[in-house]
Amino acid sequence: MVAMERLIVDHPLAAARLTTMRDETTDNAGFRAALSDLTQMLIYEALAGAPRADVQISTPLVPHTGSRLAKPPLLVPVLRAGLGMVEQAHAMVPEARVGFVGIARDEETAQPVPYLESLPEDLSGLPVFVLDPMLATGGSMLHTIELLVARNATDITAVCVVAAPQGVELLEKAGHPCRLVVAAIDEGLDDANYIVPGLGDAGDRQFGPR
Ligand SMILES: O=P(O)(O)OC[C@H]1O[C@H](OP(=O)(O)OP(=O)(O)O)[C@H](O)[C@@H]1O
Ligand SMILES: O=c1cc[nH]c(=O)[nH]1
Ligand SMILES: [Mg+2]
Repeated sequence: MVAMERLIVDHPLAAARLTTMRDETTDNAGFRAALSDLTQMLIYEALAGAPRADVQISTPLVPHTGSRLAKPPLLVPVLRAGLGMVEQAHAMVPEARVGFVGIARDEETAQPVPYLESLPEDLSGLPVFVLDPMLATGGSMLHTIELLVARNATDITAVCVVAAPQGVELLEKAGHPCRLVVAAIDEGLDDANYIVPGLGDAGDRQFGPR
């Protein structure tokens, strides 16, 4: 098994926003604000090594060769919880295209139940950033990655806030062309497959219970 590339964004500002998100006294608005701020940091780090293309411009003084992203990623929020990441990610990469996947975990079995898929047909040559704050059992992320691979994606980044070791291992074993950018890898899962210490249900904490 080849180890999946993983980048843990352990910056003091990221840790502070993550703590706000973990805190049970943070209300929905505070949770959304902290998620938005943290998304900015995760996307910034996720694009640190991205290829650049030259752009010829003129400053007010002289001609100048500047740069832009050579391949802006397709952003794919996983509804609902990933919706809280897409606006900030799009602000960071305004030229990005956006696709959508909707998945709700079955509360009893923790199996992913997909209900929406709106993606470009062919993802050949296009980097894809999947946005979902939570990687728990990994079932929802693996389902999303399989949708992308079926459309010829070969460069996938899972951008998450908190991951459980079980979810990381599931992605690793699946062996798809995927890397993980995450603010923290937590201790594990409880009996209901919630991440511990985690932050609860990231969808409910933004939008209220389903
Ligand atoms: O790794 P897994 O075990 O699959 O769990 C992670 C999934 O659970 C959450 O979504 P949820 O199903 O609660 O839907 P929601 O975003 O609508 O609340 C989360 O946003 C992930 O998509
Ligand atoms: O801890 C968890 C696990 C799955 N989904 C969440 O929103 N939180
Ligand atoms: Mg939820």
